[in-house]
Order: sequence, then structure tokens, then C-alpha cells
Amino acid sequence: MHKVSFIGGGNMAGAIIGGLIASGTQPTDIEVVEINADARGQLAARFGVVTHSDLSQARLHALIVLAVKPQSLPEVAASLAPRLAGHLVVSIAAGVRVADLGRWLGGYTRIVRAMPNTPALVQAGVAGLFASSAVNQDSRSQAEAVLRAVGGVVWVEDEPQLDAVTAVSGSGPAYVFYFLESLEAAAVAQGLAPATARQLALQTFFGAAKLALESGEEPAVLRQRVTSRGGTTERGIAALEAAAVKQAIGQAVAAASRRSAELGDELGRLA
Ligand SMILES: NC(=O)C1=CN([C@@H]2O[C@H](COP(=O)(O)OP(=O)(O)OC[C@H]3O[C@@H](n4cnc5c(N)ncnc54)[C@H](OP(=O)(O)O)[C@@H]3O)[C@@H](O)[C@H]2O)C=CC1
Ligand SMILES: O=C(O)[C@@H]1CCC=N1
Repeated sequence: MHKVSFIGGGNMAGAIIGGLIASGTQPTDIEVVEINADARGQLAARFGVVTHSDLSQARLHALIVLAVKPQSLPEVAASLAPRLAGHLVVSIAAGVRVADLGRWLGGYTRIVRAMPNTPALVQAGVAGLFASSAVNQDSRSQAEAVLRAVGGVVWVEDEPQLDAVTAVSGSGPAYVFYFLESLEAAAVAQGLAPATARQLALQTFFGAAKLALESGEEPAVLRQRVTSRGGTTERGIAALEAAAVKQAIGQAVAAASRRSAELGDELGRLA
């Protein structure tokens, strides 16, 4: 695995870094530029990576991951531009388009845009990747290797599809945690102890996802197998249908996707 420099060491960078180290990357092969002293201290203590408070102190390895908030990216790119000399730049910022980042980097083209997710920390992430036709196969493979070390990878042909990836798998862990919180609260409302509720909700979620993944069967078929005619699940699913939960999930994904496109539009207007 190549040495990697992260600019921005927050939640998502921390998840990728944790996953990379768990998959065998040496902590000293990872440097992180992070302006926040608390976040910097935590990264150093937790993972033993090399940290800097300012970009000017960074060595800058051949592969650079931009992991600051989208709104911070124009400024970070302007500072980085004079130091780029053949580096591969991987941006994980939601919404920010390759052409805009390339412009902020002074006309740089060796850029891969990626949308990872936080289960990367336990090497169970999934990331969508996009690169323009200016990026060669070798660069694509290098970017892919970093994200493959922490989970699955899919490439999209058209950049706007990354808005959908962001809404489905980038934001997706939050929907899953929301569902878990809800299932757990419902279990407590039915009189179960909080610790029991947590165990039941979590193991059910994990078990169902593992079953779907390993059996390769359609989720709808797996659902049918749980749903005995005239039984309990039928009533439960009917309540979900009556509450239009499927439509609500569709609305959540559409709203998140629109926000990704909107971020791209907002930031794209900057010079
Ligand atoms: N969280 C997630 O699940 C996912 C996030 N992403 C993307 O990853 C990026 C980071 O998100 P996330 O980790 O959640 O955000 P965080 O706010 O947790 O992390 C960003 C970090 O970068 C620091 N920072 C800001 N400016 C600079 C700078 N100039 N140089 C170095 N560090 C700087 C911030 O410090 P301070 O807080 O002091 O500003 C912060 O600690 C975003 O672009 C987001 O769209 C992509 C996929 C999933
Ligand atoms: O909420 C966000 O904007 C980022 C992108 C995907 C997950 N977190």
C-alpha cells in the first residue's frame, strides 16, 4: 500500500485511517494535516499516525486524500496547488465536482473523486469512485487500492451518479443507525430492558444483513420467509406500509441526493 497524506482528520478520515491500519498499513506511512488540536491529538493517540497542524509542515506523500468539509475545500486546494507535482489527489468531499476541484488546484487533473462511508473503520465500508477521462488506469488503481483496503468499491461512469451514491451509501449508515435507534426504543416501549433491547435490535440488523449478503437471495424473498400467513410479521409490515415507510426512505435518499448536487452547484460558483 502507498503512503497516504490526509488533509483533514475528522470523522471520515479517522474511519479510513483506522481501517487502513487494521488492514496492515503502517501508522508511520500515514500523515494527517488537521487544524483542530483535539482531533489531531486523538488521531495520534488512537492510531500513532504522523500529524501536522498546517499543510506547510506536511511531507505530502504520492497519494493525498482531501477529507475536509466541502466548504473548506477551495481554501485547502489553493494552499495545496503550488505543492502538487504528480501527486494523486483523492477527494471525498460530498458534492464537490472534479472540474471545480481541478480549477481550485490550478488546472490539476490527476484527481479521483470518492464517496466512502464510516464503516470503513471496521473494514466494512463501501465507496463509489469517479474519475475523468484524463486520469489513467494506474492512478485509478491506486485510488481504488486505498478504499478497497477498507471495504467494497464501485466505479460510476457519470459524475452525477456520485450524488446518488452519496445519498445511498455515504449517508446510508445514518439511516441504518436511525432505524436501529427506533427499533431499540420500540423494544424498550414494549417493556424490555435497554441492554436487552440493544442486543436484540443490533443482532437482528447484523444477522439480516449477513443473511442477505451471504445467501445472495432477493431481500423481498427473505422477507417473505419471515412473514407467516396470519402471523405477527404480516401485521408489523402492514403497519410499516400504512405509515408509508418505503416512500419516506425514497424521500430521504432523494433529499440527500439533491443536497449533494446543490453543494456542487453552490461551490462550483466559486472562482
Ligand atoms: N462523515 C461521513 O460519514 C462522510 C463524510 N464525507 C466527506 O468527508 C469530508 C469530511 O467529513 P467529516 O469527516 O464528517 O467532517 P469533520 O468535520 O469531522 O472533519 C473535517 C476536519 O477537517 C478539519 N479542517 C478544516 N479545515 C482544515 C484545513 N484547512 N486543514 C486541515 N484540516 C482542516 C476540521 O477541523 P474543524 O472542525 O476545526 O473545522 C475537521 O476536524 C466532507 O467533505 C464530507 O462530505 C464523505 C463520506 C462520508
Ligand atoms: O452528511 C454529509 O454531508 C456527509 C457526506 C455523506 C455522509 N456524510
